[in-house]
Order: sequence, then structure tokens, then C-alpha cells
Amino acid sequence: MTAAKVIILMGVCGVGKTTVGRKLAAAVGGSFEEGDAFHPPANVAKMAGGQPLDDGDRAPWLAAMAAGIGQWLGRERPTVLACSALKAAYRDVLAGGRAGVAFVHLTGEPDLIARRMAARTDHYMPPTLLPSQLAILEAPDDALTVAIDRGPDELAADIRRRLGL
Ligand SMILES: Nc1ncnc2c1ncn2[C@@H]1O[C@H](COP(=O)(O)OP(=O)(O)OP(=O)(O)O)[C@@H](O)[C@H]1O
Ligand SMILES: O=C(O)[C@H](O)[C@@H](O)[C@H](O)[C@H](O)CO
Repeated sequence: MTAAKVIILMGVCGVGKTTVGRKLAAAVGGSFEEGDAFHPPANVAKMAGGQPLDDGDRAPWLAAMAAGIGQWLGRERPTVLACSALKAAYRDVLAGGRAGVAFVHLTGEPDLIARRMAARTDHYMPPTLLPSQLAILEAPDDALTVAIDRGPDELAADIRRRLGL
């Protein structure tokens, strides 16, 4: 099996992709990439205004990250991308059949995620959008799935060990 070079931490908003992803990237001596930074400004404005994105909104965002992944696969050290990747079709765009791309699905009880989102003060994503994300989530059956009811350091260490990084 090809060792993962791009690890995509996926899951609904507020599940901890950024927090855990930064720690995982640091632990493996790799790079961290923030999926939120690839959105066109109109997407961010839409979400900040309380409207969920649709497939058309997400298309340019996914294409931009897929292009990035093509470059990151050439890096010497692994890259960790925080990206919701909620639907199977989105994951197909991101991976593009390329070896070396691995998905890790962060999962948790909706109440726990909602509480963490409510406590977060530095993010455009309103907690009211969590149900829409849970509604469209297509959980992968071939990804490493990790429950978020532990601290971020422990989660990052567990993911690192289970991916053999
Ligand atoms: N394992 C954890 N234990 C406790 N708090 C956590 C944990 N993971 C994340 N948090 C906190 O929960 C909030 C949401 O985490 P974070 O912003 O990393 O999620 P995200 O999945 O990247 O969100 P989004 O998709 O909306 O960008 C943050 O305030 C973060 O500090
Ligand atoms: O697919 C989507 O609707 C978006 O990617 C959102 O998930 C946000 O970018 C992100 O999670 C910020 O909270």
C-alpha cells in the first residue's frame, strides 16, 4: 500500500478538522492546509449569512483543492488538509483516483459538536448550519473513522498511529 501523502480530515462543521489537523501535521513534520481558505468569497458570505452551500457552490472549491492536492503529493513530507468532504462525489473529485490520498472521518454526537461550535468565537460558520451538514453527510465506509470525544492531542496521536505515519 502506498503511504498516505495527503491526509484529508473530513466531517461536518465544528467536528475538529482544523484543531486536530494542525496537531497531526506538526506531529508528522508535515504541512497543514485549511480547506476553508479555498472557498470563493461568495461561499463564505453565503455560509456566514446562514445559508448552506449547494453542489454548484462547492464545485470551484473542490476543484481548487484537487489542484492543490496534485502539488502536495509531490512534497517530501505529508500534507494534512482540513476539508468537510461530505459527499462521496466530493471525495472522488478530491482524490481523483490518485494513490497516496487518505480520508480520515471525524465523528461525534451532534450535541457535542453543537456545543463546541457555540463556544467558538473566531469562525464565520454559524452553529445553525450544523443540521444541514449532518443531513447531506455520506459517511465513507472505507475511511479511518475517529470519534472526537477525546482531546485533540490524543486524537492526533491515534490517527498518526493508525495511519502508520
Ligand atoms: N477534541 C477536541 N476536544 C475539545 N475541543 C475541541 C476538540 N476539537 C476541536 N475542538 C474545539 O471545537 C471547536 C471546533 O473545532 P474546529 O474549528 O477545529 O472544527 P472544524 O471541523 O475545523 O470546523 P469547520 O468545519 O467549521 O471549519 C473549536 O473551538 C475547537 O477548539
Ligand atoms: O461543504 C461545506 O458546506 C463547507 O465546506 C463547510 O463545511 C465549511 O467550509 C466549513 O466546514 C466551515 O465550517
